[in-house]
Amino acid sequence: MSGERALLVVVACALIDADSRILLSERPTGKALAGLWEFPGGKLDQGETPEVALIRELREELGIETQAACLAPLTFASHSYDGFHLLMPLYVCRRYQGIPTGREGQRLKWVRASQLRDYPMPPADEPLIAHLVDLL
Ligand SMILES: Nc1nc2c([nH]c(=O)n2[C@H]2C[C@H](O)[C@@H](COP(=O)(O)OP(=O)(O)OP(=O)(O)O)O2)c(=O)[nH]1
Repeated sequence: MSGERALLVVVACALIDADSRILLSERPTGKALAGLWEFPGGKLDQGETPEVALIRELREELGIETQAACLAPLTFASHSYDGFHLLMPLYVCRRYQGIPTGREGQRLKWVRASQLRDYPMPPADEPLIAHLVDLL
């Protein structure tokens, strides 16, 4: 029964540039969902708030700095995968310092909201696209 699956909270970010494009990050070979394009982010460490976790993940994955006041909640994903149920708040961030680079070797792409469907994404992300199209 899906109700028995563990709930996994992953926090994610639609980073937006001055041209209203969104940053996608490719999941590396060897990981679950490899090759799919996702929003930067990750799991919460023990004791972290979603905002603190997201600021840390953006630093680790992209080498950029931001702060909680620059993270605006947009929507969330709720999706059952084999073995766990993903609950993923999606924040929008337009203000950050630094130039995003794939600090973990991952490929990055700046993509217009209307072109998000051209990039294969994890199934949980599918319903998020319409929210970004509306926003941008
Ligand atoms: N960061 C992120 N994760 C997503 C998205 N969509 C989606 O289904 N996920 C899933 C994939 C993973 O199961 C989980 C993210 O966990 P993660 O990136 O911290 O962990 P991971 O699978 O890379 O594994 P690891 O860090 O434990 O090695 O959330 C998304 O847009 N962004």
